[in-house]
Amino acid sequence: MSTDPTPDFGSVDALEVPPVSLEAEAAALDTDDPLAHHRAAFVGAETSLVYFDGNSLGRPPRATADRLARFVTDEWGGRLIRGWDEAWMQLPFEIGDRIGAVALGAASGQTVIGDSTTVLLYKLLRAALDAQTAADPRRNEIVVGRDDFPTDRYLVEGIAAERGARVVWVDVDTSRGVDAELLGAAVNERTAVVLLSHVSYRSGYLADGAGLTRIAHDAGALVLWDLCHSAGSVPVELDAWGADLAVGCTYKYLNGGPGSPAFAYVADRHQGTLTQPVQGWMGAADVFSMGPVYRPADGMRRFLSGTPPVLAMIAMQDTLDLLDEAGIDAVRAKSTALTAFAVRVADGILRPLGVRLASPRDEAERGGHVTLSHPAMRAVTARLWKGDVIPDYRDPHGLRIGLSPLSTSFTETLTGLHAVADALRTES
Ligand SMILES: Cc1ncc(COP(=O)(O)O)c(C=O)c1O
Ligand SMILES: Nc1ccccc1C(=O)C[C@H](N)C(=O)O
Repeated sequence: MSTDPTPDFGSVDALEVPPVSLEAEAAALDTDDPLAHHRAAFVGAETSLVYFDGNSLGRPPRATADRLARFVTDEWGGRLIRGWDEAWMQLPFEIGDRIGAVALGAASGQTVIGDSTTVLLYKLLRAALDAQTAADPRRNEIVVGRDDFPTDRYLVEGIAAERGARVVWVDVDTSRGVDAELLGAAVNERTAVVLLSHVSYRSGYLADGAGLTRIAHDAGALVLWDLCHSAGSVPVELDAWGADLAVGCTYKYLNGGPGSPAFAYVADRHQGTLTQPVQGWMGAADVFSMGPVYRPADGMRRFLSGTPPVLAMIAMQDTLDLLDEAGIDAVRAKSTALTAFAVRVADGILRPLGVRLASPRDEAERGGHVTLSHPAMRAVTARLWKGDVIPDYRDPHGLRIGLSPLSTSFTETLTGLHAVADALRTES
């Protein structure tokens, strides 16, 4: 018996295995993908269009056309004004609880569907700042990332001006997001509230939810999480993190449709003490008593203001059904596999053309999209849209590849990235 541990593979020729093409690899990944069958549940997935923008506006589920039609004929048309008492007054809480359960790690009674993300962020940020400064007037600073989504930054500036508060801007590398070190240096005994993006809209940087919440709490601050690019794409554990407040979009990975209303989360322990500034009748303790003065309702109702946009919250229920079936951990596994494949393909065919990865390379720090940077990306995006390849563009020089786990395939991802390479060759 030979003691040589090196196995004998015979001649060198026998070692030459033909390289697996990216096409074959994408096809194999699709075949092995346990969520692949969900793609057929979305309108348009059967066409050759490549959709890289599910992180701005998700595709419509096929089931939604029926659901909307049934709502118009049976509920709106059939029940008319009776629908409010019978179902619609509770709908913001029922759908909120479903989002909490499938996507946010939130026990029931803490999540509600309300206004736009912007309006809910305003209401909760004001509520948090006011409560903190009332308890301790020295706590009048709001901490926010300088690279956060514009609405977040504009709101913070507006609220600071309105309330005489101070803004503490956290400077962030545009390829990352606010991390533990940056946040630790920004918070102190003057911090009232920290507004944080869980997944950065620009880079896709995935923040450590539990870790950053702890850092804010250790400084005595409250945390408001912007979950727009997280909900339905990466697991969120608001209760386990000990988070205070959160807001997120429903038209991205929850496929609620253009302008579908946002959700708000307020941890149980804050619901009795926080009050928000848009005091409308739908947030009052007894809505139909129409009394002389506003008294906030108990529980999540106090974070509502006006009549809930019922029609606009119907569609998202189809994706909640799909998420229930698939489970958020499987969705995250697919999302990670998609972004990892996109990064590998970009390394292979786009890096030689001068493209730089403007997202974290470590998948543990990456959410559901990948940003690819090159000076020609604005023109490249315009060219791609004309050819039915739909990513989006964000300054500086960033092509965002949004990979919606339930509706995007690996082959679609590869086709789109080949189109990016072709467009870059034409544009540069
Ligand atoms: C991180 C983030 N926050 C807030 C918003 C704004 O939400 P809306 O326009 O629905 O108010 C978006 C997207 O539009 C976003 O990506
Ligand atoms: N609501 C929109 C309306 C029109 C165009 C884009 C959006 C987006 O959602 C952009 C997204 N928030 C982003 O991360 O860039």
